[in-house]
Amino acid sequence: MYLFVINPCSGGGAGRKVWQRIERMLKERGAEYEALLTESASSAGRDVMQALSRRERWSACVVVGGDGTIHSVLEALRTRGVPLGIVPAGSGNDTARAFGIPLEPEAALDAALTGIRVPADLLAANGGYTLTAVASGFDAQVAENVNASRYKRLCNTLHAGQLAYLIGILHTLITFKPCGASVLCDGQEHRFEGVWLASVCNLPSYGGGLLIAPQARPDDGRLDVCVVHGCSRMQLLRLFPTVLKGSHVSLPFVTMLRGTSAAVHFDREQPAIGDGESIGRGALAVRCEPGALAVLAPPARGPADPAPQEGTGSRAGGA
Ligand SMILES: Nc1ncnc2c1ncn2[C@@H]1O[C@H](COP(=O)(O)OP(=O)(O)OP(=O)(O)O)[C@@H](O)[C@H]1O
Repeated sequence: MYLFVINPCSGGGAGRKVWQRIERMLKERGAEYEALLTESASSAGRDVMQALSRRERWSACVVVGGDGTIHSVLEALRTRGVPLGIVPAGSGNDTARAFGIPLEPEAALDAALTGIRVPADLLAANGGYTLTAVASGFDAQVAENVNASRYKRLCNTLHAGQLAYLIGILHTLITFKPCGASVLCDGQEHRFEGVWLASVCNLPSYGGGLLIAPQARPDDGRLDVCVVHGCSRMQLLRLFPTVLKGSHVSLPFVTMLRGTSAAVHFDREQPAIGDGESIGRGALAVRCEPGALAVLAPPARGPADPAPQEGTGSRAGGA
């Protein structure tokens, strides 16, 4: 039996349309399933936990939605030991990318029904779980600004959701004030000045393919921290295109760290997001929980790139 969790609003309404196609296919295949159309992240977590408790054995919980929808069910899946299937229907879909799950719904459904179970680490932070990355500083402020804006609603009405984020980036670039921050990685303290963002990553990308931590692997028992510090607004603007390829890691104002736990403390309180969803403000303590989740992925996943060296990363030690 499969539990499908559908966020009809994900991807600006794509979730509903994708589910209509998926449901037709499930009926054609005679698959046994229950469907849960969820209305909000908070109620979804509770409803999924209740649904999973009603039966001893579930083949999988398949999310039809984006990274935020996946975020809403992580705690329930971890607690019940149920594997995660993904039919991507969000705007970013970075979780699907990281596990080689096709973005096309029919192929993604195949992966969920016939794929292999691969172990995945989870990031425990602020009393909840995150799969892609916990970000604080500039990135989180962009998300907060966009969500609170009038232009988001306008752009969504015009089916131009990405434009809202572009406006949000420019708006935040003008208004954001970087400040000093301390990052404690596996007990070692690193001090930085003029910090724009500190992202603690489990998967290589967020924001729809931005390779913020290109070396991150979901099953290595490690988290990768990217700190951008000590650069001007113009330098930050020029950094964006390099993140598409992950080549920003060699810039002098980018420091990568790697370990099993990370605590981030900005001198001035900053917002934080996990899987693109707000997880509060203030100091962050993140711990990698190895193999806490199983994800159903296509059998032909490409070989993982060689893992980088253990311990702290490329350059550490401050601005
Ligand atoms: N299970 C859920 N059911 C309904 N709404 C949810 C659920 N989980 C999260 N949400 C809300 O729906 C919004 C959109 O969901 P989601 O993040 O999955 O899609 P997206 O933002 O289009 O894609 P992505 O996160 O991949 O960029 C979230 O930001 C959150 O506010």
